[in-house]
Amino acid sequence: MSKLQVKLNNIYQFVDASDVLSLKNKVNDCQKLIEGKTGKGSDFLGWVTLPAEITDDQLKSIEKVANELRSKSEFVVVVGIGGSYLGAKAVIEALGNSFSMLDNGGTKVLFAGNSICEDYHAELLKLLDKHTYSIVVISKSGTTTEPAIAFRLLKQHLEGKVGKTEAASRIVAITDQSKGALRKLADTEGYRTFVIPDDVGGRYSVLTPVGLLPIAIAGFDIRQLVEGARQAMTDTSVGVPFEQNPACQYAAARNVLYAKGKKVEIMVNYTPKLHYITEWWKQLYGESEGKENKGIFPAGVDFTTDLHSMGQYIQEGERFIFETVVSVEKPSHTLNIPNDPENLDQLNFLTGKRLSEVNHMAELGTIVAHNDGGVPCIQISIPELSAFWIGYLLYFFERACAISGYLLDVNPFDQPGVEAYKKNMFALLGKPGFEDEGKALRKRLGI
Ligand SMILES: O=P(O)(O)OC[C@H]1O[C@H](O)[C@H](O)[C@@H](O)[C@@H]1O
Repeated sequence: MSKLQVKLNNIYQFVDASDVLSLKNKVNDCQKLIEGKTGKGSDFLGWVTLPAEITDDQLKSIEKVANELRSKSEFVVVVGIGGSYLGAKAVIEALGNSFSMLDNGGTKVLFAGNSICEDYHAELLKLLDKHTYSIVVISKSGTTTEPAIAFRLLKQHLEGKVGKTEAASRIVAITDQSKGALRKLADTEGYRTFVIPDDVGGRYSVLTPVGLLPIAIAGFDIRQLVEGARQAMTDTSVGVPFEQNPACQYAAARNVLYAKGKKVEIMVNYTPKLHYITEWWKQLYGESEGKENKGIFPAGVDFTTDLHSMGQYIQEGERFIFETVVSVEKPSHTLNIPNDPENLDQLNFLTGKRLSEVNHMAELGTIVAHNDGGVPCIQISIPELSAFWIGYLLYFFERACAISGYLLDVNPFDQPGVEAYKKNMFALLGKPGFEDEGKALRKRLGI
């Protein structure tokens, strides 16, 4: 039967199966906190039942706007950062053709406002000079600096190009129901809007319009994505026993490893298509767990690419790491290695084999090598890279993250630490009201 599997046998050289099992009651308590909405940050548990609550009408209205923007735009620029960017980027990269940017057909989704890089944004505007485009601007708070700056640039550019009225019909805002500067702006300018529910935090928002609209614009099946998440919701719910519950297994295993001094979790993939799933996961786990001087540090590598760069460290460096290998059982294409009569590279023993077989043996060989080098490996597999299984995977990670956060006894739904850099940046830039801080900072920095 097709399912997401969590395999723990390659951590048992380092921890006992009984250590993982001993967390069963605690994990079940965390599950009750999640479903009963009685734990820390319980105002932000809207994502738990979100997949089941999305209505056909909501999906239809997302699809309608997506189709309309597609019909009149060569590009749609999605403006957002963090949770207002990574989910859509992750799904689009996972499901898309690796070279879709180079073909001529269909609307391409571009991203902006996920950095303050002057060159990136200047180059983007230059590209957009020559093409038709629309904008989806996403910010839950409606006040985040990076997307706000990018949106200023893009709004002016689009208005200059097509006029204010047409620009307003090509801009869609996704933000809070009533709060924030973006909500105000959208109401003033008459943009179409979608709402991010109050009880869904940014990093848990991929299955709201935040993720669904850009994913639909990119041409993927959001109904299948939601369907997969629904299945994951059922399979990870409080009623599913610990032993059969993949989210409970994963959460328990990583916390047992953490308690044994494995403080860094490296997410490993064997397809570059999953690179941004790792980036999305890094935000989800990093912001949810990294607080009160606690939390596993989430890192990521793409194999076999990074076996030729980070492989050395993982094999023989500091022993404070464990890996979580995410694999896809069935590739979407078939490609066999050709015979070469010269055989100069001496690889004719691979003739006729599929690339996926070589990749799989690289994966199995690496797990054993890393185990031998002192690195435990959790293994997670999904049957294929499809909208259904990506939806499943996303919900699975969200659920396991909430359980993990509660196991650590932190609030998995806030991110107070993110404010520190923002305050300093504003003070250095001379924001009114920050004069004293600015002075002190300039002195400290010697500028
Ligand atoms: O959606 P926004 O309110 O613009 O927030 C975008 C991101 O930036 C913040 O600083 C938070 O750390 C993230 O959790 C959030 O996803």
